[in-house]
Amino acid sequence: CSDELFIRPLSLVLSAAVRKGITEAVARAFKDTRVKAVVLCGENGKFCGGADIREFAKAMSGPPLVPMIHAIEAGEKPVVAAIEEMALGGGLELALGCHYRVAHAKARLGLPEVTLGLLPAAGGTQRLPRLTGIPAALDLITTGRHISAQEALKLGIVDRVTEGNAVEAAVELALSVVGRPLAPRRLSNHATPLPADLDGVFEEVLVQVKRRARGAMAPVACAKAVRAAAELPYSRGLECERELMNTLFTSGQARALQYCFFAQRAAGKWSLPNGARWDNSRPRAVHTAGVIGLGTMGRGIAVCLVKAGISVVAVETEEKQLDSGRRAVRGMLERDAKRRGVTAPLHMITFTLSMQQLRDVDLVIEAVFEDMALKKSVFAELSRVCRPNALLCTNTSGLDVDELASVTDRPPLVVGMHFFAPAHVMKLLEVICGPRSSPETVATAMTLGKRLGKVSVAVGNCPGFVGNRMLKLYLDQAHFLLEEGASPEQVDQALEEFGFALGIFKVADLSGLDIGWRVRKAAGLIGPDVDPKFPSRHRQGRRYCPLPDLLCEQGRLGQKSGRGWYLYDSAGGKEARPDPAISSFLQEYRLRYGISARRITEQEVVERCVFVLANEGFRILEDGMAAAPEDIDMVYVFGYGWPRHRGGPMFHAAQVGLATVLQRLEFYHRQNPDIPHLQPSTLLRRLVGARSPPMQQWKQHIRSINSQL
Ligand SMILES: C[C@H](O)[C@H](C)C(=O)SCCNC(=O)CCNC(=O)[C@H](O)C(C)(C)COP(=O)([O-])OP(=O)([O-])OC[C@H]1O[C@@H](n2cnc3c(N)ncnc32)[C@H](O)[C@@H]1OP(=O)([O-])[O-]
Repeated sequence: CSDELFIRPLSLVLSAAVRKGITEAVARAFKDTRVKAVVLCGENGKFCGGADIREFAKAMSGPPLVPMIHAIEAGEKPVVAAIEEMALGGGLELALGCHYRVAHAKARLGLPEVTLGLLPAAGGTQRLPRLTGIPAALDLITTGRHISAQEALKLGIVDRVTEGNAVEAAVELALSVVGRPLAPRRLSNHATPLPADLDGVFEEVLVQVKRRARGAMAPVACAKAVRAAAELPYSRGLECERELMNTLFTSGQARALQYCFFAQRAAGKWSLPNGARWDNSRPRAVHTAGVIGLGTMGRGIAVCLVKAGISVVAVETEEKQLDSGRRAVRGMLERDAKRRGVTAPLHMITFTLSMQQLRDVDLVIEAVFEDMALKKSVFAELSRVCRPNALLCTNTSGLDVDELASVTDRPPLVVGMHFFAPAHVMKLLEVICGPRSSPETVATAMTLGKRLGKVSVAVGNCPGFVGNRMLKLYLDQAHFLLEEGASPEQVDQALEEFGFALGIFKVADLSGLDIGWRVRKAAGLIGPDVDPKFPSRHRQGRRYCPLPDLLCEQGRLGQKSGRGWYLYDSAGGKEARPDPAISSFLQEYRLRYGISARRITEQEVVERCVFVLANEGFRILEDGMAAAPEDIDMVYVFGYGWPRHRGGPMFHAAQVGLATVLQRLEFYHRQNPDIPHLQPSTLLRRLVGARSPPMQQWKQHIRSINSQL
C-alpha cells in the first residue's frame, strides 16, 4: 500500500470476519486524507466466491453486506475492484458497488445464488439490470451461469480486462480517475434501460425457468426481483429484493440446493475400509488412454478424454464400426470446438483395429457390448498387451468388476468407471471399487473423473452398483402401477410434477426398452420356459411385470422404433404422444390377468416410486456399497435427473420424515406383500427407532460388516 493507495485483500468468501474487515478498512481509507483511491483485491489471487454458505444455517453475525456495499458506493474516493479468478454472488455484488471494475482475462463472474435456491441479495438484482439492461441481467440471474471476463467486458460489467496483473491494472486505473466525479459511477443512481417489450421479455423468461427446473422457486423469485429494477426506484427495488430473499432463505428448496453444493464436494472425499482416503492416496498421472469400443458410450468417453487434453487410442474390431466411430468422434470434437471458438484437437486421437497400439497407454477404458464373456476376453487381451502398470477400467453399467479383474494379471489395477449416456454430457461418473482395486487405482479414477468435468462418486461392486440397483426397483413400481390401473402418461406427469425433467416411461423410450429386456434375459428372468401366451407375473420368488417384455416382443422399443410407451411421428422421433394402442393393450392385459383397474393417485405414484428409491438407498448403505447418503443423492442428482431442489432420494426422505416414509412403505407393502422391495429396510427401521437422527448421524447406525467403502 502506498500513501495514496489502500489495497484490501479479501478471502475466498465474505464471512462475518471478512465483512467486518472490509467495512473497517474502507472506512479508515475514506477518512485518511493521504488516501486518494482504494483497490479491493482478493487474497491468493482469488477475488471473491460470494457469501459464506456455511453461515446461512447459523444466526447472522458481523456487518451485513448491503450497507457495507452502499458505504463503498457512496464514498467520495474511487474504489476499484481487481477481479482475479472469480467474482461470484456477493463477490460480484461487492464489485458492482465499486466505482470501477478490472478483471483478469481468465476470471469468471456470475450471480449463482439461484443454484443455491436463493437470489442475489446484496443489491445484485437492482444494480446489474441498471448496468447491462434487463435481458442480460435476467439471463445471468435466473441461470446463475458464470461468464468470462471478455463477456463481462462486452456487457459493461467490467471496465477493463488484462492479461497481466489485475491488481496493478486496478491501481493504474484507480490513480487515473482520482478527482473525477463519482456520481455517474454509482449504479444505484442509474435508471434501468428498458427493452421495448418488457412484458414479453419476462413472459419468455418465466417459460424458460419453469421448463428448466419444474417447481423450483428461486428462478421465479429472481425474475420478480429483476422486474422490480425495471419498475421501481432503487430503494424500493432493494426492499423487494429483500422480501423475495426472505421467501427463499429458509425454504426446503434452498436447504436442498445448499445440501447438494456441499454433498457434491464431499463425494470427492472418498475413503475405503482399508484406511485409504482421497487425501492419503496418490493418483497416477494420465497422459494417454485407450478406449475399446466405439459405440455410443465409447465415442462419448473418447471425446471427454480428448477435451481434457489426454491423447487417445480408440480401438474397434471392424473397419465399418471404426469408420463410423471415427466420423462420429471427429464430428463431436469439431462441433464442440466451433462452439468454443477453438480448433478441434483431432490430432489427439488415433483410430485403429489393433489392440497392439495400446501397449504404451497409461490407462484403458473398455466400453464394449454389455456381455460378461466378451468383456472378459477383452480384459484378458489387455492384460497381455498393455504395460504392466497400465490401469484397466470398465464402463460396465452393472457387471461384476472383480470378476473382470480375475482374468487379468493385475486385479489391483482394475476399476469400474461407469459413465452415463451421453458420456460427454452427463456429469456423473460411478467409480466402482472392486475388493482388490488398489487405493492408487481408485484415486486415479476419481481424479480422472474430476479432470473430465465429472462428479465422481466411489461406489461398491454389487449388481447395478448404486444408481442402476435403485433404478430397477423404481422402474418396477412404475410397471406395477400400470398393471393396477395407471397409464404411462399419468405416472410420468406425477413424476414430472415432482420435479424430474422426464418421467420414467419417457426416459425408457429415450434409452430404448430393449436395454432392460437384455438385462432381464441375462438375469434369467426371461427364457424359453416363459409361456409366451400367458407370461408369469411371478418369477424368482417375487412379483414380476411382463409388460415391457410384451412391448419389446411387439417391436415397441421406444423412440428408436417410433413407438414404445408413447407414439412418435417416426423412428427416432422425440415428441412423445399418448398412444391409444397402449391404453387398449393395458386394458386387455388387465382383463387377461383378472386385474381390476383402480384409481391411482399422484401421491401413490410419487410415494411408491420415490420412497422405494430411498428404501434401497438405506439397504445400499447397510451393505456398505455407498459410504454416505450424500453419495447416493449425488448419483441421482447427476445421473438420473433427480430434481436438485429436492436434494436427492435420501435428503428427500429425511425432509419428509423417516417415520412417514416407514409408515407409507408399510402401508404399500401390506397392499402388495409380493413386492419385497416395498418392505421397509432394516436401517430405516433402526433410524426411526432412534428417533430419526439427522443425516450426518446416520453413519453411526449402520452396522454393515462387508463394506467396500
Ligand atoms: C449475498 C449473496 O447475494 C448471496 C447470498 C451469495 O453470495 S451466496 C454464495 C454465492 N457464491 C457461490 O455460489 C459460489 C460457490 N462456490 C463455487 O462456485 C466454487 O467453490 C468456486 C468459488 C468457484 C471455487 O471452485 P473450486 O473448484 O476452486 O473449489 P471448490 O472445491 O468448489 O471449493 C473449495 C472449498 O471452498 C468451499 N466454498 C466455496 N465457495 C464457498 C462459499 N460461497 N461458501 C462457503 N464455502 C465455500 C467449498 O465448499 C470447498 O470446501 P472444502 O470441500 O474444501 O471443505
